[in-house]
Amino acid sequence: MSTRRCNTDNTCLSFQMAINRLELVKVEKSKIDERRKIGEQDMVRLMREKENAENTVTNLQQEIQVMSRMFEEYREQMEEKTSQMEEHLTLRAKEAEFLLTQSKKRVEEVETASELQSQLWSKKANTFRSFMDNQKLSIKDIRISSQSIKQEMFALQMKWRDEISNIGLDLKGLVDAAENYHGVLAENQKLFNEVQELKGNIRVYCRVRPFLPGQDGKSTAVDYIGENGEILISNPSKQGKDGYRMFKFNKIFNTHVSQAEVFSDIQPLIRSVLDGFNVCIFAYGQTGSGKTYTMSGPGKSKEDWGVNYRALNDLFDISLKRRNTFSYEVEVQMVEIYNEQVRDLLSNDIAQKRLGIWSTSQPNGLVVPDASLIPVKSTSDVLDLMEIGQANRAVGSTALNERSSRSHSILTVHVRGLDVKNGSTSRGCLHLIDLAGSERVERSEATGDRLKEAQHINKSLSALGDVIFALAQKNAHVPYRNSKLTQVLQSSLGGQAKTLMFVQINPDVESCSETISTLKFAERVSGVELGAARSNKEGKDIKDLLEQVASLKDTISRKDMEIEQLQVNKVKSPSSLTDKSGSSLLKQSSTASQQNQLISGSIGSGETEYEDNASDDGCSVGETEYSVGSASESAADRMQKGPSRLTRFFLTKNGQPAASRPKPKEPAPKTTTIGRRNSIASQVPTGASSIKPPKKRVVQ
Ligand SMILES: Nc1ncnc2c1ncn2[C@@H]1O[C@H](COP(=O)(O)OP(=O)(O)OP(=O)(O)O)[C@@H](O)[C@H]1O
Repeated sequence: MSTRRCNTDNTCLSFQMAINRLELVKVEKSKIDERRKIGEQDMVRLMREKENAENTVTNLQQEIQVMSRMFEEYREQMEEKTSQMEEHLTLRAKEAEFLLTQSKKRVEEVETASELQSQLWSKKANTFRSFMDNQKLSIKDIRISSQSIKQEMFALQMKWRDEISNIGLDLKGLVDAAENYHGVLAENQKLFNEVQELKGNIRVYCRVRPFLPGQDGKSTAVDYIGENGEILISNPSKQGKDGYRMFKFNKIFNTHVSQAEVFSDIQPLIRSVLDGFNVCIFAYGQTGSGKTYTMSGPGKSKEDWGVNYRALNDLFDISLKRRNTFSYEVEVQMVEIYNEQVRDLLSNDIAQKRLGIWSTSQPNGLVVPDASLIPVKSTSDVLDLMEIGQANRAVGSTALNERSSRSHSILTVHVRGLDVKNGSTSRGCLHLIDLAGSERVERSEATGDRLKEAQHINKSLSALGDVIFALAQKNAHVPYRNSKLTQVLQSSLGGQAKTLMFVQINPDVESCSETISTLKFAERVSGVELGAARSNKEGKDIKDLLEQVASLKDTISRKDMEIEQLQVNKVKSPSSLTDKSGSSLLKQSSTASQQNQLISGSIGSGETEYEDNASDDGCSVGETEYSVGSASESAADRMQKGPSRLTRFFLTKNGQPAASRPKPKEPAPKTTTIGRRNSIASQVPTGASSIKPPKKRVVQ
């Protein structure tokens, strides 16, 4: 049993050991399985990697193939290029060789040429050397001859110096003579002016209008203007000597002369108005020749001002400077003569009556006493008044001028001066006249009203010519009465006034014949001697004496009036209506009146006559307060209506107007003038702008 037990134990142990070994094998087997699995996985992975590696190898092989192909191509190209380069280089080498040969040849040539050149230069140097030797010899000769010339020149210089000093002496003599000549000439001119002043010659200044814009192509008739007032006019329609005409006046203003320069030449004349002289300046010339330009100016700016504005401005300036010694009163009248009627340009009464003219001026210097007399205190007053006057002027257009003045305009400036220290007085009067154009009727192409105007203008200008002619001839009778213009100008042309005429000319050769006739007229005017101008100055004593004389004459006139009144009364009584012979007592009355006139006529030769403003159709009677009465009027009526010849005598004596007039004979128009004047004048002092221009009158 124990052995069996022991065997069983051994078997059990070996079984146990086999189980253990089995267990171990199992573990080993699982481990081997695991390892096998891992090996399989590795196998799969390796297989993949192998595949990848094979792919990479294949790719690489392909790339190697491509690269080797490219390399092959590149190598072939390079080989080709190399062969080309070789060819090119061979060519270049050949060229270089050729050039080298060429340049070698050239060098040889240059060497030959330079050799020739140097030979030439050496030849030239030899020639130049020989030339220089020759020159040196010539210079030597020249030096010798210049020395002799110098000596000759010196001798000549000495001779010339003597001669020049002789000429200098002669020249000095000539210069002295010339200086003396100028002095003598100036002296002559001065003496001539003095003689003219004494003779009272009418001064004539000629002004040439420039061509207007748009007239550039025109040719001028003015050939030459001298320094001493000569002007040469050429007339192309005439041949030779007849084609030229020379005129001489006191002064010629060429086209470029300014308004200020023109005025500066007449300034002294205008200033003499303040010293009691009467001055008359008128502009004459064909239509469009610049009369209005000279007298009034083309515009309102100060540079444009014509003689009118400048004259008044100057008068105010001087009166201001003299205010400590003199007191001046300035009054202005402006009238026009249109179709032989005198019109007041400063009146605001459009339907104004015709104005009368005193053939010699009244004591207060008024030629047209009815015209408005406006006191002015400053240039601006004047500017406004003239604007009114210009606006009232009759203008129209003609073929020769777009805005032609159809009337003669007369601006009169009255200046009364009082010497505040000694009481003496002066009275000066300045007439500034812009005449209407002196055109030929056919050239102005005038018809209808314009023709009538032109005829009146020409008639009055020819009357002016007749007066001038009579004065120049010193005729006993001067036909002043033939026109209103000559009546107004009578005291300036025939009195003791200083008179100046601007003769205006148009340079256009087409106006040549008008220019020549204008200048001929002016030539006659310059020959007129008026006698020395006299100043209207009165000392205080003379003034008092004149007043006494005036009052005595007034008494006489009153007595005469009484006598005449008595005679009238006699005539009125029925018993004495007719005398035995049956002649009218009215006739007696008029005879008495004539006697009075004879008395008065014998007392004073310088009596003043009053001209009515009758037109040729005789419609003036009673139109002005001064009209000479008609034959049917009684002497008494005439006495009451206006001054008789006797009363008028009191107004002047020997051409010298009395300073004061008897009260009852104070001319009625003066009152009317003042009345009318007030209507405008009352507005003047407050400011020129307050003057209202009356309605403009333009002649159609
Ligand atoms: N010196 C001048 N310088 C420049 N222009 C001038 C001059 N003189 C005249 N004129 C011009 O010539 C033209 C005619 O001048 P203006 O009207 O003064 O002539 P007029 O002689 O007064 O003519 P009318 O007799 O028809 O009135 C105007 O246009 C004016 O401006």
